[in-house]
Amino acid sequence: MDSKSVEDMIEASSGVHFSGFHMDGLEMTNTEVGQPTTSAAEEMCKQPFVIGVAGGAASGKTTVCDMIIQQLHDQRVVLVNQDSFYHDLTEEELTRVHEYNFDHPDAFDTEQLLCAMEKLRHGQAVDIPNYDFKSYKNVFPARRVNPSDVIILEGILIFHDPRIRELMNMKIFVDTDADVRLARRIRRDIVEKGRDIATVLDQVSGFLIRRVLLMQYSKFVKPAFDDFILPTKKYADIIIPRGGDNHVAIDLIVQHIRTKLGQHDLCKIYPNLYVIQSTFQVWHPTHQSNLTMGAISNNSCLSHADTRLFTHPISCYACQVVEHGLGHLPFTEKQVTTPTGSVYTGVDFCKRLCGVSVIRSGESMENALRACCKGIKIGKILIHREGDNGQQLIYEKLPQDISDRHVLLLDPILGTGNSAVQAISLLISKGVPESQIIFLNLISAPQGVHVVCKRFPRIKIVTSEIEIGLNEDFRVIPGMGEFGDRYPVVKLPLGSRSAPLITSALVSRGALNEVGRGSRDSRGNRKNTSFQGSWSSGGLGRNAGHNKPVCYYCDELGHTRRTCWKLHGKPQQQAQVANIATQGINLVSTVSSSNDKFVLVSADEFSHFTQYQASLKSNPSTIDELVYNITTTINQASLSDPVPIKLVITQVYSRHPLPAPTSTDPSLDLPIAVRKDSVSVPKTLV
Ligand SMILES: Nc1ncnc2c1ncn2[C@@H]1O[C@H](COP(=O)(O)OP(=O)(O)O)[C@@H](O)[C@H]1O
Ligand SMILES: Nc1ccn([C@@H]2O[C@H](COP(=O)(O)O)[C@@H](O)[C@H]2O)c(=O)n1
Repeated sequence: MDSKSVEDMIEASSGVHFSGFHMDGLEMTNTEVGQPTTSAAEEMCKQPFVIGVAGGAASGKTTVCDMIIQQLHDQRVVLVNQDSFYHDLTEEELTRVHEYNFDHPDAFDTEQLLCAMEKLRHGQAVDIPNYDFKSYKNVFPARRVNPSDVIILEGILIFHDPRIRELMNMKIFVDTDADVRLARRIRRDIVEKGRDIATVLDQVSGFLIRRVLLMQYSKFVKPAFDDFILPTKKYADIIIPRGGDNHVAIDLIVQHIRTKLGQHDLCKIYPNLYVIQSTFQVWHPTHQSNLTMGAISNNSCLSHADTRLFTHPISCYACQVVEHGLGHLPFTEKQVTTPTGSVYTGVDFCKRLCGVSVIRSGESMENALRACCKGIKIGKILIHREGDNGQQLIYEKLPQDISDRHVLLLDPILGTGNSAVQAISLLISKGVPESQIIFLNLISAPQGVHVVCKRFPRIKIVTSEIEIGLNEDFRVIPGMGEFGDRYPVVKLPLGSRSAPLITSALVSRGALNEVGRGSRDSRGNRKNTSFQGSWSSGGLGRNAGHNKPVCYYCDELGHTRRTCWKLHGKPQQQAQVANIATQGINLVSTVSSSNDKFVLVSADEFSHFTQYQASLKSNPSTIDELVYNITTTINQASLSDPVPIKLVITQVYSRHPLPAPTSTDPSLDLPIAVRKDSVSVPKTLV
């Protein structure tokens, strides 16, 4: 895959997408998607670690590279020298070789170098020219270089061209005194580069040779160093004084390379991306989600406590990510005296801090944030994700002084990156400096990482997992679908008044009318349109203002697309309960006549929710008094393959008053709703 296809993929994922929307005016390309493939995403992840080593001639670049390669003995490392890409001298230039400036950027065939580096980065072998310092020409054979885990590119002017700089994951500048460089150069040019008496000056004395070399130095080498090489020092990530003598610097560099090689490849590309190290004790979030869903679906008798237990590892992930994120905040040293009189020196996080969650899935991380930062202010952003032209920020409620705060942005899934870009852009438009935003998520697709990191190089992204990529529906694969669906127990801290949370949970299972009409594909599926939740049930959509489900397919009230007869045909063998909400049936049981999965929502549910909404207006505390008793059935033929599980919400009722939370578990939260979609549960996880 060439660089263009990578770019295309990134661009494409910014266009039509699953989890975001187009960014008019935000420099996002609204192109038709070439479907991002898994292999493309995987290939993107396999890029080698590219190190650039620049510095003046004879500063010790080659020596430093050799030491790095030696210490990285168990890695596949390849060294590419910029000298190999010198232009051949023409016959005319050869006659006046001492007037030729070998230290000017034009002396190199930069296009060829770029092409070779691109190929190596994308796993292709290349033939590197074999430059002969005696004849000033390329000689045969060329050197065949195979792709490697680490590519080191070394040369006096490798930081000069921005296109080459951009290929590098680490830039080192070897900084050696000018007089030391000159002395080494004269010695080396005579001994190593074959500038012996015969080739250089035809039978002149050694004294004259040195004079010629000094003339070349003062005429070309030194001015070129001052004009072209030294100015590129500012691009270096690391400056090594004394070159190969600086063992401490080289040890640190090797250590860093080893760490980066052990990390996800995207971390090599983006220094602002942090993938938290796996402890091997917590499950992968995707598996955990499957397990959670499977457990709940399999066992209709799961108690509230069981449900909390099963969802706990997801919260664990969120806590880990939050804790890691907090580590990026500025802090001050603080000393406390313990009751035993000893003094403990710790750190105090910056006071000006807030969370912002992207409704609805981001809310699942709020508890983790609250657990780590008691009393933290949390703002909300509600985004309507639509494929074609529906980019909408539906709702935002942010602390007024947010521009003075460091912001922890919460959204568990980074897919295409478009929602994240929208959310981050909003924060920036509110005056939050980019460098004060830390984006916390649990699962990221490489495409989203590229989009966000490229656009906002100064924010920090902390994630617990980078997945393979996006599927044709722009969902993260393997991932866990829509996080809000797969994290079935939406937690609501006791005492909180999180109206959007409960509302959006109900929206998600079709209990509320949905807002926004996405375009449909040929099968009548909504295309690239997703909905993250709604603050209000009324006023936003065409069929808004009522509390009945709306079918995406036919736009009729009272049923959803999953049970739409116009779409699926009328089932023959069972009583239809699709329009239950309007028929006033109290308890609903469902049987699926096809492989499709659906959840029907009872009239009770609707009336209950209507009541809830009404009561919310008059008495916000009602939220805490809702408990939904959810039972589930499972219909699975065999466990050998992932199987769809049918979730059926059979009854919804409220209980007054709530059971009190136990003092040992202050995070005892209320299950609010289960969403309609089925999930696949691999056998091993059931
Ligand atoms: N730390 C050092 N001490 C002594 N000689 C050195 C040192 N580093 C490099 N050299 C010598 O200086 C010359 C140039 O070093 P080299 O690593 O080839 O520099 P560059 O690649 O920057 O041109 C070589 O002859 C090398 O042996
Ligand atoms: N035919 C040539 C080509 C280049 N040079 C000099 O080599 C220096 C670069 O080599 P490093 O190993 O130091 O990177 C550069 O200063 C050129 O002037 C040369 O002498 N003859």
